Amino acid sequence: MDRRKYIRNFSIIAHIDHGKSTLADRLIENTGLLSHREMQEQVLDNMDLERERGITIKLQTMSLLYKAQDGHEYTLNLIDTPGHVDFNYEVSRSLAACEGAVLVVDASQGIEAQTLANVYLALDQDLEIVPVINKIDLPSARPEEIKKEIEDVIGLDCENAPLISAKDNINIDQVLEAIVKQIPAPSGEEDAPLKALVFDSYYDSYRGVVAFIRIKEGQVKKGDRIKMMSTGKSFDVTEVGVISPTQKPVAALYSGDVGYLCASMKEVKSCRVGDTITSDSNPAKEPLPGYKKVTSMVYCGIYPAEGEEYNSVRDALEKLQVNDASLTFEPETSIALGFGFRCGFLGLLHMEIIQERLEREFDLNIIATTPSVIYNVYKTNGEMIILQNPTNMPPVQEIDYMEEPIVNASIMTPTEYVGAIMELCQNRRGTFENMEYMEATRVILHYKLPLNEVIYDFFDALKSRTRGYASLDYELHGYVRSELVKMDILINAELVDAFSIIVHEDKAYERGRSIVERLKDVIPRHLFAVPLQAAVGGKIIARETVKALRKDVLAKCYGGDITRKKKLLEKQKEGKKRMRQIGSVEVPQEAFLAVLKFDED
Ligand SMILES: Nc1nc2c(ncn2[C@@H]2O[C@H](COP(=O)(O)OP(=O)(O)OP(=O)(O)O)[C@@H](O)[C@H]2O)c(=O)[nH]1
Repeated sequence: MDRRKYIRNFSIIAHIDHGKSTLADRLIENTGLLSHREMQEQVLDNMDLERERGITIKLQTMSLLYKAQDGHEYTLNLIDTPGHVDFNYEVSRSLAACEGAVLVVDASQGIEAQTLANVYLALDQDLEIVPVINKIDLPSARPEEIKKEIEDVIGLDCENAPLISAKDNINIDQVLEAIVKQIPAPSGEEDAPLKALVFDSYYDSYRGVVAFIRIKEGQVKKGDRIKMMSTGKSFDVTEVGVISPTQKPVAALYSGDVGYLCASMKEVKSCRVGDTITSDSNPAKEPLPGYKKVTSMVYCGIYPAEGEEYNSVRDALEKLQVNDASLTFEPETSIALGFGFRCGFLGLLHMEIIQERLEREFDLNIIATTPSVIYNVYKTNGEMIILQNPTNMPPVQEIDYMEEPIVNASIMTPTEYVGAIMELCQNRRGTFENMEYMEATRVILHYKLPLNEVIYDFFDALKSRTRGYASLDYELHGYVRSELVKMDILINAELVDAFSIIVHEDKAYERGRSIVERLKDVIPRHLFAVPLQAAVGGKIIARETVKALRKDVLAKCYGGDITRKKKLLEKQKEGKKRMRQIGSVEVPQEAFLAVLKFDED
C-alpha cells in the first residue's frame, strides 16, 4: 500500500480578515486534535503582538488526522501562511510545500487584492485550489454572488464550494471532505536522494534551529548527515518529528511528509526558508526550484534613547536575528543620535514589529529614525553605491544619476472611488497601467509606483479615501532612473541627520513645507523660539517656528498645594522619557514619524 495515498498537504489562503485563522482553528477542533479550550490555551498562544494586531506573522504547521467518509484515515498537513505582503516570499515557500490550497473568501466582501495575489502565488506552484465561502452567518452575506465572482474572475468551479461559517462552526466537515477529494496526494520517490524543502524555521535554545520541512523526495532520520544545498554546510540530524499538535519525534520522515528537523544548527541563517536539505553522502543533483535569499526593502536607524543602552540594543537585535534571518543590522553613528544601528527589514510592517518587540520584550527605550528604501547612486567616477541611509548620499556634484525602486501595485476598489484613488496615485508619482473590470461595480487598477511613496502612509491614505473599501497588493518591479534630491531638516539651525530624507525633485518643496509644519505640531515649546527649516542642497525651502514658552508650567500652582505641583513635574518627566535632546532642543519620537505623513487629509 502506498502510504502517501492518505496524505494531503495544504495551506489556507485568504485576504486579511476573511477568516483564515478561524477556519484553521475549526479544522483542528473538528478533527479532534484539540478541544476548544485547549485551542485557546495552546495554539493561539504564540505571539502577543500577532494576536493584538490580528494578523498571522509566523507560520503554524500542524498534522491533523481525519477519518473521511470513504472510511479511510487521512493525515492532513495544514501549513499556515503569513498574512501580509511583507512576507510574500515565505508564503510562496509554504505553498511550494503543498499540493493544494483552500481559498477562503468572505461572503460579504468577495474577492480582494490579496485574494488574487495569493491565488496567483498558489497557481505558480500548480496547486489545486479549493474555494470556500466563509461568514455565511453575516446578514450581509451574498454567497451566490460571490461564487459567481470567483468563477468569473479566477475561473474556479464553485458549484460545490462549501458555504461555511468558521465562527459558528457550520459546514466545516464539507471543507475536510473537499480537501480529501480535491487535493491530490503527494508524489515523489522514497528511494531517491533526499530533497527536503525548508518552509519555516525558528531557534530553540536547547535544540538549536528547528526547521519545518516538506520531504519532496527520499527520507531522513535521526543520525543522518545532511547538507544545506545553498551553503554546502553539513550537520548531523538530532531529531525528526511531526507536529500534532506539539512536536512529537518520529523514527523517520518520508517523501510526502511534513514535519520538523533539528541538527544542532546555531542560527536560522544556516537554514533559510526556501533552501533544500539533502543527504551529505548521497546528495541530490539539483536543489528544489525557487530558493532566494530575501533582501531588505526598507531600512531605518535604531538608537537607544539613552546612550548607555547601546550594548543592550545590540544584544536584543542579535537575539531577534537568531530567529529572523530577514532582519539585518550593522552599527552606524548619527551626529544627532550618537551610536546606533542601521537595520534592514522586509517592509514597514516587519519594521514596526521589530521596533515593538525591542520595546516590549527587551524593555528598551529606542528611537527609530525615518525609514528609507534603497537607492542606486551612480557616481561620475563610474562607481555605484547602494544607498541605505540618506545621510550617506554623496555630494550632488559627484552624482551622475540615481535610481529608485518601483513596484507594480494592484488596487481593488468599488468603481465609485476610482477618481479618488487615481488622484492619490497621481500625487504619489504613479504611472497608470490599466484598469480591469471584475464585475459591474468593482475594478482593479494597476499602477507603477515608486516604493518610497508606497511604504509610508499610502495604505492609510488609500483606506481613508475609500472608507476602507479598497485593498492593495504590490511587488517589486525593478529600479528606474529618477531625479532625486536629499532634503535636510534643521532644528534650531542645527542639521539633524536622522531626519534627512530622499525625495523627488518635484516634490521637495511641498514635502519640505509639510514636514516643518508637522514638526511644529509635535516639538514642544521651549524657553526660546525654535526655528525649523527644510533645506535642499544648502538652500532653505521651508521654514516654521515653534514659539517660545511664555508661562512657567508651575506658575498656575503658585502658592498652591504641593502634591499638585509634584504631579505636574511627574507628568513632565513621563513626557520627557520619550524625548531626545538634539542640541538644546528636545525632540519627541513622534517627530521622526511625522516626517512620513505625506497625505494632506
Ligand atoms: N461573522 C463571522 N465572522 C468571522 C467568521 N470567520 C471569521 N470571522 C471573524 O473575522 C475576523 C478575521 O478572522 P481571522 O480568522 O483572524 O482572519 P484571517 O484571515 O486569519 O486574518 P489574518 O490572520 O490577518 O490573515 C475575526 O474577527 C473573526 O472572528 C465567520 O464565519 N463569520
